[in-house]
Amino acid sequence: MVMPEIKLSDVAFAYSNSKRSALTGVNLTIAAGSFTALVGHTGSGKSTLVSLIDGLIRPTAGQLTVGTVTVGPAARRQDLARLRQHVGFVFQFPEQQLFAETVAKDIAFGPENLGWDPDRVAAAVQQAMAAVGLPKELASRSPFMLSGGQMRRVAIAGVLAMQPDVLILDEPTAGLDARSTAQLLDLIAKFHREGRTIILITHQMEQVARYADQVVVMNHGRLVTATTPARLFADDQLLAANQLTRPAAVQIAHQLRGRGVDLPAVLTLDQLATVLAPRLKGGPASD
Ligand SMILES: Nc1ncnc2c1ncn2[C@@H]1O[C@H](COP(=O)(O)OP(=O)(O)OP(=O)(O)O)[C@@H](O)[C@H]1O
Repeated sequence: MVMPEIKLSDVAFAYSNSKRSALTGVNLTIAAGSFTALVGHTGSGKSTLVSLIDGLIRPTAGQLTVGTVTVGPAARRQDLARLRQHVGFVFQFPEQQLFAETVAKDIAFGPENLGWDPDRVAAAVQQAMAAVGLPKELASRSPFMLSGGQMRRVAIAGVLAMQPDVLILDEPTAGLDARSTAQLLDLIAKFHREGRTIILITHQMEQVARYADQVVVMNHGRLVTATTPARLFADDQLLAANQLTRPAAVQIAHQLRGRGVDLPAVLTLDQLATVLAPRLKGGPASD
């Protein structure tokens, strides 16, 4: 399978009921297999941008290409549908869209709509449940009898079952407790390791530091920069202008670097503790 590159050229979008453009002049390339975090203040255009990539809306100007499919203002419905074959979109609070009487039926809905035969649908449902760590016994249960974290897994399995090359997740950990958050992030990292392109909308800078290889900053419908987390977190002006902050570990490392301590620009709290422990003890780290 050849994974698709995503390319936006001078893309603009205006909602029909609004005078202001939601997006203006967006140029962006998302490499196949990359992990891109999309950040920016409320209303900066993140959801609109991913809705375009998923073919839910068409650009009002410019062009968008996913793999071999290119769409512009004149795109037909079938062109948008072809885009969607590559892309899976996990909306915010996706569990609110669960509707079927069993977990298996809910997950099967997307593949059935793609016109797959029943055997292929059944196999895809099983595979998706395994991928998100849902035990087989839950297949015949009502999704509404599950925990919040499990319901979210069912919703994500419904998207995964369609086997998208590109997975977009809009604040997937919102409202989850610490344990479910960690489990879900591990799962997303696994999907990435398997070769999928991940686009993650997040307000959590820890997630950017830990997982992303590209971070796209949006502000008032414009793309400010597409850069690496290390460059973003090194740039005081860029952070301040876009109301972004460094995660705690990155902030501590940044301040220590300013005092001459040699530390990486992007690291997690665990990594920071590992680096600092031997220095604070005055000797090598012991287990
Ligand atoms: N359905 C809509 N109709 C009209 N305007 C909309 C619609 N959806 C979004 N907008 C407007 O488009 C702009 C971009 O909104 P968008 O939802 O893409 O931002 P966002 O960065 O995803 O915000 P958030 O972080 O709050 O989800 C905002 O000015 C918003 O008010």
